[in-house]
Amino acid sequence: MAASLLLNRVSRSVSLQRLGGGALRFSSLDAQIHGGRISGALFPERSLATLAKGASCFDEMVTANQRKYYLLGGKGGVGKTSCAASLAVKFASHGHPTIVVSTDPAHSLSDSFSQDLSGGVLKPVQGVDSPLLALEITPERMKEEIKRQAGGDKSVKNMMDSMGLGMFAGELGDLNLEDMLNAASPGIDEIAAISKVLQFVESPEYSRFTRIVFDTAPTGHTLRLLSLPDFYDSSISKITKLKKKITAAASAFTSVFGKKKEIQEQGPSNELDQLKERMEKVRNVFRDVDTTEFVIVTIPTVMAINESSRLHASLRKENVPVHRLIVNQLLPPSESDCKFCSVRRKEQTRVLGLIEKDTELSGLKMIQSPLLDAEIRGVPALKFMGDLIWK
Ligand SMILES: Nc1ncnc2c1ncn2[C@@H]1O[C@H](COP(=O)(O)OP(=O)(O)OP(=O)(O)O)[C@@H](O)[C@H]1O
Repeated sequence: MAASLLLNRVSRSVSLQRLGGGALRFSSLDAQIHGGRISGALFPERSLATLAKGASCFDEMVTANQRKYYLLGGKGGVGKTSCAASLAVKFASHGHPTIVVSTDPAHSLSDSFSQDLSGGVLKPVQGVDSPLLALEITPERMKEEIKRQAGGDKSVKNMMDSMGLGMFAGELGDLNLEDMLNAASPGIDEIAAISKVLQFVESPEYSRFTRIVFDTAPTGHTLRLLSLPDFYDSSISKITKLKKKITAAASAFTSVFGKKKEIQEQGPSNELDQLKERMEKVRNVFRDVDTTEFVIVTIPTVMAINESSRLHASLRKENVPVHRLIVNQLLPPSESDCKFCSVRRKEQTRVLGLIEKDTELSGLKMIQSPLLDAEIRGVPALKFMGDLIWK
């Protein structure tokens, strides 16, 4: 008999059970799944076994106590947030104090957890055993922080003075910090994300969190985020060299004309060197095979697969470790199929074949995640999805 699954909402509690008795029972608290039925057509009994296909080797991900970073990314709308949130819940359920961070300006962590996690600060996720904190990074909050660090001063010149760059600021004296931050907007999300990574790496207050999961923005943004530390690193190096040249020229001028030396030689601990050091730290975190992994999330369509393939090529070029590919929203096989489903399923099977032949993707561990017929919202639903994907 074809078994079916029910997502029932019973007085603010959800229970998922296999009709006719069975092991797959899931009951909990406060999910926002609305009485959706996962039909026999999509989930015949045979297909429950198929859901286990493509194990993620979660054991590898959960065993070490040392801090690990997981970045989940891919094309828009493929299920990055759902996969990232379900992974964070799974880590927390296994006893890891975990932080899940959204670096996507169009945040959906709050929607995914069905809790208010907005505001740009770490907020505890309710309904999880171990500490799980969530953060939706907001550029607005980041701009406020920069302004505060600049001492509330509105002028770019004073800010640059305070960074030891006053000598370059002559032309910028009239520029307003607000204008500059607004002009930098396309990159400010990534800068905000990097500054958070730094806080997690450096600050003792976060040291007990052993898993940090990033729900990243669609591909373009994410690649910019990963390459930004390098970009800064090289820019800072250029500025430092330039500064040294100017200092040397100024001392030569002083020794010839005996004028008061106006530009002081900066020691190795100046702000620029510190900034460079911190950028190196972020860059190293993104590339450290022992601590970091980028998980590509995709769906079984040719367009998504092509983009995933390009994403993997770029990540490889950046030396960012990638081992796993989640193919989300797969229709499980069925015995009784409508025409529409059988056409879609055939196409999905063809696309899975393309992944196996794709030179970029074929070497990755493929995790198949089924299309559910209810939206994945709330901790119980995320636990359910997590148990299908992360095992
Ligand atoms: N396997 C699945 N079965 C059913 N619905 C799913 C599945 N995966 C994701 N969804 C739903 O698809 C929608 C988009 O998912 P999600 O927000 O996780 O994607 P995303 O890639 O993070 O999107 P964006 O790029 O817009 O941030 C959500 O409504 C989510 O509940």
